Amino acid sequence: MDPKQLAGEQAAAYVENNMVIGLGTGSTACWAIKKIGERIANEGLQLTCTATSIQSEKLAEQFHIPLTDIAQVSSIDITIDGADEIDRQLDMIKGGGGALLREKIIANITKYYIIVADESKYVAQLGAFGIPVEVVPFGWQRTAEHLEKLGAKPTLRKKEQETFITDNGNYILDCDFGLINDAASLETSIHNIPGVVVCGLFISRAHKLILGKKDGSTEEITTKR
Ligand SMILES: O=C[C@H](O)[C@H](O)[C@H](O)COP(=O)(O)O
Repeated sequence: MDPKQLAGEQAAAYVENNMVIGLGTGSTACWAIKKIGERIANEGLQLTCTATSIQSEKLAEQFHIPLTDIAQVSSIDITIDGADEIDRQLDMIKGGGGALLREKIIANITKYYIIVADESKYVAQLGAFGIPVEVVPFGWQRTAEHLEKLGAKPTLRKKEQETFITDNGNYILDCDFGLINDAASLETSIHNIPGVVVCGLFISRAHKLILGKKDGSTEEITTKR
């Protein structure tokens, strides 16, 4: 079985009746969404679900998962989401799919945050992936200069040769900072730049990582927060 599917489906087993659930984004979290849909259909689970992207909203609708707008949800029991890189402390880089802002808003109100990934995402040190930074379109070139002063090589994200636009109408600067030594202070420094909406560093947020492996096994790594 696909390691992403293994991890995603295993995470869906943590969902219990009457919970409020955050639905993540990406090619791994989608397996959790599908499985949650199956569990609703087969077990009659009553859930309140809210999604981290338009893409995940569409997927949830496809699997007949009822959705509640974030405006009505002040606390989430469990969110299941993916990561682009995750280290031994379960600090992460996210945003490869451009969903980082909604993902961080949802992570911020989540009591138990489960990350699902294949083993290639589990790294000793964050940074090789680069850090996606969502910026407002106004003066994005000036925001990019500030990121350069912090040590980044920023690249404006494109999709099919057009500027990539996030679900929130913003741009993404993919920032190569090299390998990162102090991710928490870098996150703060990036967030202090005017024009930055959010960056893809997710520090001290995840509670559990479920890794799917090529040999068909899974590993759960848990940390106390
Ligand atoms: O913006 C996208 C999200 O942060 C994804 O969760 C992340 O990019 C991982 O996606 P995938 O499971 O497709 O590698």
